[in-house]
Amino acid sequence: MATSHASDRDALTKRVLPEMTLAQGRSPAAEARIDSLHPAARDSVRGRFSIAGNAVITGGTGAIAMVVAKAVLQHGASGLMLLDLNVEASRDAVQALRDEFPDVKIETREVDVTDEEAVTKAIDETVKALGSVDMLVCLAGIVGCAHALDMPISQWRRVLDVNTTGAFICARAAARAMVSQGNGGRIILTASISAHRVNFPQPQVAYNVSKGALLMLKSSLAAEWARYGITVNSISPGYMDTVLNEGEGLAAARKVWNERNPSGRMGLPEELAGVVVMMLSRAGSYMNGADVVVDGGGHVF
Ligand SMILES: NC(=O)c1ccc[n+]([C@@H]2O[C@H](COP(=O)([O-])OP(=O)(O)OC[C@H]3O[C@@H](n4cnc5c(N)ncnc54)[C@H](O)[C@@H]3O)[C@@H](O)[C@H]2O)c1
Ligand SMILES: OC[C@@H](O)C(O)[C@H](O)CO
Repeated sequence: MATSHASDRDALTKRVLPEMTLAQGRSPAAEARIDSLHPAARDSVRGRFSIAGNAVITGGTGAIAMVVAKAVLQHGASGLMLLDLNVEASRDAVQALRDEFPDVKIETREVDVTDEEAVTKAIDETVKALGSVDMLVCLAGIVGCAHALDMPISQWRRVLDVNTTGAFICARAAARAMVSQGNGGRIILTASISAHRVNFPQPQVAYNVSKGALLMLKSSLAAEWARYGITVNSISPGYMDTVLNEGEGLAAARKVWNERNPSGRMGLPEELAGVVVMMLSRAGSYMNGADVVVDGGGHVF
């Protein structure tokens, strides 16, 4: 039995941790030291956190997305497609990314994530332009604060449509491409600390529900798609200092949020990007159906 476990483990190691390109510039002695490590540790030293393949980011020209995009490129993605309702507003920021990563193909498309036909077309175009879709980060989202007693039902519907149904439409379109490519894939949904508890003082029932539903969407898709080598995880950011939190009536709320957070401040998109990289890299190969809260400890009060 021990032998069979060992050979199973060897086979798994070969499948999950294939050889990686060696980092440049290490001495033969240093390489030999690394060679003597356990395979997992060896791999970690040689770039367990590196990313391979092409990534699609929805809400791709938003505040968090632009920072995540840069981190994904820094860690090795070979191509990037940014999908957003409004690409024009971030033209300069996208150009700055192209200037910084001239050898990487960076494309944008104006797409409403609630429009299934448009999303499917954008995923097809990504495969044509970049060669494959290997990773998807769903960041498209809207807030909309309103008291439940007064909120127009159209507002409720739009928030759920963009945040929840939009994420499902994008995840499914990307997963269909990943399944037909046969190389697995990585999908990240963006929930929120608002998926875990009712934030205060702003009334935002639709947002809270839309993000809470994403946690179960993440778990359900993780269960269904693991057999294809696709992982589905989510991140739950706390309050990040982005335009999303600058809406009408939120100035006073920001003071309350900081007072209730042990860290006493909002987060920066850069403080989220590392978790995204980990989930997309080979370091995250056995992470599936998980949610990671990044909120400075805000959820503990
Ligand atoms: N900023 C925060 O504090 C915070 C906290 C928790 C979760 N989040 C989530 O993170 C994500 C990104 O937030 P952000 O702070 O970068 O906000 P942002 O407003 O800067 O980015 C959101 C992007 O989504 C795009 N978008 C909106 N509706 C769309 C649609 N129908 N189709 C395609 N694109 C659409 C917007 O144009 C925008 O570029 C959102 O899902 C948000 O709910 C943010
Ligand atoms: O939980 C924080 C965010 O989801 C969001 O930015 C906030 O709740 C918007 O009001």
